[in-house]
Amino acid sequence: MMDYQPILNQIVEDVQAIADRGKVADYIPQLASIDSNKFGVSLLDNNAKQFSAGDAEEAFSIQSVSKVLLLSMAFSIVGDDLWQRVDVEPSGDPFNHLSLLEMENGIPRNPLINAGAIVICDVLLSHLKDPKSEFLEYVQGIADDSSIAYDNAVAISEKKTGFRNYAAAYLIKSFGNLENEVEDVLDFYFYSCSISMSCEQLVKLFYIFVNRGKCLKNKSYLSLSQVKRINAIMLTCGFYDEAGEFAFEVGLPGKSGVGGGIVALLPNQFCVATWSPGLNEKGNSKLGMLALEKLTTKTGQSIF
Ligand SMILES: NC(=O)CC[C@H](N)C(=O)O
Repeated sequence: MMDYQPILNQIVEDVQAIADRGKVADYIPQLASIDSNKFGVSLLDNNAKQFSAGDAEEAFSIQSVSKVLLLSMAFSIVGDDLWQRVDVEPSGDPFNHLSLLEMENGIPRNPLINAGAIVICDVLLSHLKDPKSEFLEYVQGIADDSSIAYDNAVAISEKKTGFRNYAAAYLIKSFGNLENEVEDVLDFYFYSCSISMSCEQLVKLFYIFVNRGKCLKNKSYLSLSQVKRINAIMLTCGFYDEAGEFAFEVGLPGKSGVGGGIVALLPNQFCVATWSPGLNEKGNSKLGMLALEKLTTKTGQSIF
């Protein structure tokens, strides 16, 4: 059994010494004031042993990380029919890019870019009575933690400024790939992005992708085949136009968000989350990527 604690301690020490921490996302006004000196990391292994260092207990806005959870809920409800509405190819483009959507008739490249997650929200809206509360309960249930919550201020802040997401949603609607009203779909989308939790909570949630679809309490949320597919999508599409770079540097499936969180995992072995609010020019956490590269290099553990 590997003792990850000294490795995580060393990683925190190393990254805290780096002066260039990237730039905090400020296009969502509520996120602009987050302290870029924060850094947290938590790892949960396959014996359910948890290791943490730095600001691992502090909650942050998970933003696009929630796209994986939207996907897993929708996939478990509608199954393979989902792939008629959204593709599974990397976009090679920024998360809020629009031109591919126009060229490909409103079928988003994958569920982990904004356009794809908007379509997934539409699917959930068509299948759930009260999507906002049912999605939150789904997330709380997997993590076995009812303290996980939406951050209203972040959701409202983004609703006022999320012009590109409105553009994407209307474009998708014009191609007939949204069943519900744009306002309703985006309200749900913005709330899903606003979910706030810590690195320690995040790894418990993503444990289902390590543990063949089962949470820490052994309840099953996804089939083994569904886990395989979602992990594949995380590997190829989890970091927008930097998915190749993340696979190259880190070698794990994972997902980032503009709140500075990254979660990554090695199937059957461990799940790890980092939080460092400063982003690189592709919108991924600068020090989070660096920390995860150090982890997989030091331990020699990656999917490759
Ligand atoms: N990459 C992200 O985390 C983007 C999520 C953000 N809520 C947006 O829609 O722009």
